[in-house]
Amino acid sequence: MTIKIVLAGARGRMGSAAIEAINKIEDMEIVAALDYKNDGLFLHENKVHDTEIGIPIFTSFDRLIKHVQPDVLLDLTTPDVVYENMYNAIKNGIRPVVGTSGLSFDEIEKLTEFANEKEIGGIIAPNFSIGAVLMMKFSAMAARYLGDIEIIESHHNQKVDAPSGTAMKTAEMIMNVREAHIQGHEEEKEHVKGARGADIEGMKIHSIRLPGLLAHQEVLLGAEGELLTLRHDSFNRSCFMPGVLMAIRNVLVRKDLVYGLENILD
Ligand SMILES: NC(=O)C1=CN([C@@H]2O[C@H](COP(=O)(O)OP(=O)(O)OC[C@H]3O[C@@H](n4cnc5c(N)ncnc54)[C@H](OP(=O)(O)O)[C@@H]3O)[C@@H](O)[C@H]2O)C=CC1
Ligand SMILES: O=C(O)C1=N[C@H](C(=O)O)C[C@H](O)C1
Repeated sequence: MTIKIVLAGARGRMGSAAIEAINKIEDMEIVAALDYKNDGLFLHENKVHDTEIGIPIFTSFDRLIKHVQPDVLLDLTTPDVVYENMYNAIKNGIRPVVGTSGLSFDEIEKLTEFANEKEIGGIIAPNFSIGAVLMMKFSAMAARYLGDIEIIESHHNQKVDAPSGTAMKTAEMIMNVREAHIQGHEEEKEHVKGARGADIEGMKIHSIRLPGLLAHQEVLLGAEGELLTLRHDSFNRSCFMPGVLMAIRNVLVRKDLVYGLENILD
């Protein structure tokens, strides 16, 4: 059986890498692109054409499902559209595989309930790279013993959201194993707003955006007289592709929605 995939975000950096990776897999096929422009046109080698030489582009979910019956929605778009895309996919029995960052914990909970009610398999993977998932798991493991934590995430300067999805997921995994508490001095004052970063249950998150970077994260765990640093670097987008392909296969055999690639690795 060929796994039929609709790709949202096909013209983007991750979308382009996903097309290249999926095109190499015999039993997977991108049958349509979901976009907000170019209705009636076609995507070929990431350029738009008006003749039928590539992937048809649809600008609405309703139109898309009238023409193609995909098994999976792969969403690599933006924080503004991912919720609606996922909602529509689940409603129409299409399994979502989502790499897009920017969903809130609340939105993730709502989508999880919706998918589970309808028994639709799905995954929200803030990071598809195996190394990044291990970095998050090791951080949560260490946080049970070293509970004062600062996360420093660094990305390319075209990224629209902060903190990154990976940093939010790391914080969520750490929140599950440590008590919320004020870190450092209770009387601490910021003389410049934002100097101490974002605060999640006392944990700090700092977001760096610079040209030349791709995706990097350090988790700093401190205790009296010592510091444990866990670091992961993505140097190119090919590191995300094995996770993308693994997730596409996995959602076909599950009936619930999971948050985090670690749920399907083990
Ligand atoms: N989970 C993971 O491992 C990874 C996740 N990501 C995440 O994936 C997402 C995409 O990243 P990246 O490829 O770098 O970003 P890009 O900006 O390169 O790609 C996003 C694409 O989505 C398009 N888009 C915008 N609105 C819509 C819409 N309504 N329907 C369909 N497409 C739309 C954009 O078009 P236009 O430019 O015309 O607006 C753009 O081409 C981000 O949220 C990022 O954080 C990134 C890397 C790894
Ligand atoms: O925008 C990116 O590039 C990335 N986004 C994801 C995130 O927000 O964590 C994953 C990875 O860090 C690359």
